Amino acid sequence: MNNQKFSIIDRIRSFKYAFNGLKLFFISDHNGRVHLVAAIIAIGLSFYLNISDYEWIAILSVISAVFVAEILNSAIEKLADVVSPEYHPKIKVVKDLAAAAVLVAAFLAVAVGAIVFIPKLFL
Ligand SMILES: Nc1ncnc2c1ncn2[C@@H]1O[C@H](COP(=O)(O)OP(=O)(O)OP(=O)(O)O)[C@@H](O)[C@H]1O
Repeated sequence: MNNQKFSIIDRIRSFKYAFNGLKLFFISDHNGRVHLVAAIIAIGLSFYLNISDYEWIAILSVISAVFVAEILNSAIEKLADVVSPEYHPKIKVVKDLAAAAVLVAAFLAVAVGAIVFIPKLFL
């Protein structure tokens, strides 16, 4: 167990590191920017279509799920590139699994988006 004393300064510093991670994700990660654009479009459409509170919860939840999956995927990829810059079959499995997490979250987001938006747009 860590016996370090609680420090508000250390907590604030942790937030700073986390926000720095977020900045890196949106600035240097191409997928991060693609997801950001998709999220802005979904949120804009949600305002335009005046969706209900529960629909907002669903839309914001799936947007967060995609970001969380993509950020973790990105972190795993970067770690894997340091651990094994050369091809390694186990790194392939690790990276493919991390990518699969993004895919699952993205499928869920598309399904929820379709359920919420299609009836309002076309039916
Ligand atoms: N060192 C490695 N060893 C084995 N397979 C790898 C290695 N690096 C990449 N791969 C394979 O290539 C795929 C793509 O890897 P990469 O790191 O380029 O991810 P990416 O999804 O293209 O990332 P990004 O587009 O964010 O750069 C991985 O899912 C994996 O199958």
